[in-house]
Amino acid sequence: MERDGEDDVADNIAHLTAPSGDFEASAWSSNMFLDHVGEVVLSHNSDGLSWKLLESIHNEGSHCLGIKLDHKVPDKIKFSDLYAVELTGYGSLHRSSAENNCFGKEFHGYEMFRFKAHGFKKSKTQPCLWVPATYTFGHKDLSTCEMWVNQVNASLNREVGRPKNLLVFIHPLSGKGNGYRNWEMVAPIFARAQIKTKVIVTRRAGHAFDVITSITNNELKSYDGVVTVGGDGFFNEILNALLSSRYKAPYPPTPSDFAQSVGINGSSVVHNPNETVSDQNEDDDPLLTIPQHNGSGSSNLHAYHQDADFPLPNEWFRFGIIPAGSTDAIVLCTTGARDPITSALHIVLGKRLSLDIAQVVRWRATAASKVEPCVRYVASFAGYGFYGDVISDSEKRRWMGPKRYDYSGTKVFLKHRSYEAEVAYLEVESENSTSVSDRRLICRTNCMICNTKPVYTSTRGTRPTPYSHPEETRWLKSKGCFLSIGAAIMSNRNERAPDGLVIDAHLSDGFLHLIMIKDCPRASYLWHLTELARKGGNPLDFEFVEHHKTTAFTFTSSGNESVWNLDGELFQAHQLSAQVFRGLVLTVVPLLWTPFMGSSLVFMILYVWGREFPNARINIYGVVSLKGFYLPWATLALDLIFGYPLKPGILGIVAGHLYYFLTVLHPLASGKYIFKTPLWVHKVVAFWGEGTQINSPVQRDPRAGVAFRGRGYRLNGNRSTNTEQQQQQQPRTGSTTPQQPNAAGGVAFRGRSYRLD
Ligand SMILES: Nc1ncnc2c1ncn2[C@@H]1O[C@H](COP(=O)(O)OP(=O)(O)OP(=O)(O)O)[C@@H](O)[C@H]1O
Repeated sequence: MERDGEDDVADNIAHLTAPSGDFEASAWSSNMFLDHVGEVVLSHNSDGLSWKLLESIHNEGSHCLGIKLDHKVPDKIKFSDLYAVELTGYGSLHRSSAENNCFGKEFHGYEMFRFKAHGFKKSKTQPCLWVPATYTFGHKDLSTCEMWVNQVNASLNREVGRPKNLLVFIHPLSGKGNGYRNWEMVAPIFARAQIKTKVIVTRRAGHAFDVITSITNNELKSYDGVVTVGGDGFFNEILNALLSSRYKAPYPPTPSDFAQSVGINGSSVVHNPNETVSDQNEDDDPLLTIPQHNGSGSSNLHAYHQDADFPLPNEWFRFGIIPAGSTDAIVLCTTGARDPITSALHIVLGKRLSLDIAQVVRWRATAASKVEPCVRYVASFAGYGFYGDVISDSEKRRWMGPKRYDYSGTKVFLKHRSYEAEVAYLEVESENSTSVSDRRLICRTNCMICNTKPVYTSTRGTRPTPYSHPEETRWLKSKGCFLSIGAAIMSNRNERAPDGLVIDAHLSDGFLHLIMIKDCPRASYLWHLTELARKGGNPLDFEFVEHHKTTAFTFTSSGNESVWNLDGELFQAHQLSAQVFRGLVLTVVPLLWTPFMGSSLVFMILYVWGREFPNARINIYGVVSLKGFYLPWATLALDLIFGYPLKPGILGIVAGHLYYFLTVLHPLASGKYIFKTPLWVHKVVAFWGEGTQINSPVQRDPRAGVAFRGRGYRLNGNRSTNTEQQQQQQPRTGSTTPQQPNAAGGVAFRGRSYRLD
């Protein structure tokens, strides 16, 4: 198709057409203009929009000086990935920059009516990170744009599970004090998606708790979910507000001696939210206190629990988190990226996933010898000893921001306190028989374990119940002096622990991981913490670490007491019992990790370099001196010594050898070079004027430092070497010290050129 100006374009896009040829059959389509791409046939399919360049339909692609132009833009988007479509009025649209360059003149744009489709794309470097993507389409006829907007809107309305009305709580002082700023960053996404938001900025700890517990059920039902803009502790406050006031659930099972000691009748006891009011009033939890709400000294707690049988949140109500905290472990374990925009996109697109929630109950007798349970819900982690002491100390240093954890962590580590306690946990037979490979499965999108593992009495989608314990389950006990006791409900990945405490913990399998660290020398504990902070580390692989996968446990302390840390909130308890509810709440979805094989790439480069410069002398850390040929193997040995996984290194060496074989050894032996640069690359390079063409009449500067010069000499059979060149080609790496090559060594391709001759 000839491109000769605006009139031509206007004519092209004036018609609603059905595209010919083998272009995907579609419900309907029309010729439109896509900003920064060109004229396209836009089609409305059953699952989304797709478009194809007019040139590619009629002329098999747009060409410039005989070179096919590659328009590197997506050509479709699913409705499930679109969150809004809107008319944006009359304005200009542009051709692709490649075409502008090709035609040698700058097009000033076409004026027409426009509409925008808002979706997202995954970041190329970090697939968990979602980036907003907007496609602007134009047409000279307003009614055509309106029709498209209406149709796409109708399709978006058919997408199920998208929220329409959300209650948003902002903790303005969370983390580095970015709560409000993060909300301002994402608010336009919610506005564009036409989601109504009621925003409440908290003024104190417990403010959000009060709002949720005092809200009527009817009002709560009008929301599709609650979004918190803050950290894990803030999320925990809201989770507790909703569950502890409205969720009627059985208390955790306990061994008979524990039940006797606290004066309860085993697992038959049911938590009735109405009964916990008095206990919460005397709660000594410094963060989640129930303050005097209305200034008059009388609490509005009487407004709680109007309907303890409030429909369970997991059927329709969801929790969203826009990260703004200090650690944001829950966000990192669910969306996989600590990024407000990614979380907002997950929320508006209605992505969701079930989360296990642990119920933790503190038992204590009142002055009148009446047993009073105090219930808390935990989404990510409950920890005692070291974990509690760190949070307790760091709370006094909130002004330091996230750095407070490093300071308090070091301080608590140096104190090295251990605590006497007895822990009883349920042995789960089915888990003991799980194969080792099954245990190492990491929880991802559509996780096999979370989706399929049977949950004894409960089924997914119905009311979650705690694990129903088969007859043969036993209580196992562990008593002693512990540096820490932790119950991980999810892996708890965060910036300080890249793999989390338990790398293979699942978000919705109905289990928690009990990790008990017995008193041990400081150096051993430091080693455990170092492993925790290291990617690929094995923090649980120590003699003094006990790790059990279970569904319920009890805890009784004796002697000196620490404090519990529940999702970063303090909780004082001498005796407590806990259990997991499988998939109790819905939150935003999912993480999909694509490993970036950085270390394999480094090994591949090292291997190829080692083959090219086999005799170059390398000095590792100034201690070991070896030849370049052995460098990848020496690096692999170092990985082995330092406990890093060997697989990426071996993979890199294999890839490096394949590359070397196909680009050097095989061409030399057979004369065939299958990795030859295709002609079109030469054309493109010539077109953009980059680089030097091998068939160029321009003479190369013989003194210039040109990469891969060695190979040219080799193929010509030229044996001459240039000392200056060799020096330029010596590698410089951080930990290795290059040395002067000797006259015979460090010369690339010398051996091969002899062979050719
Ligand atoms: N306006 C407020 N002023 C002071 N504290 C607040 C306010 N709003 C909420 N809080 C309390 O602050 C506590 C900590 O909040 P949050 O978890 O957001 O921050 P963080 O501790 O910095 O982050 P993380 O939990 O990810 O480490 C919560 O318990 C919450 O109840």
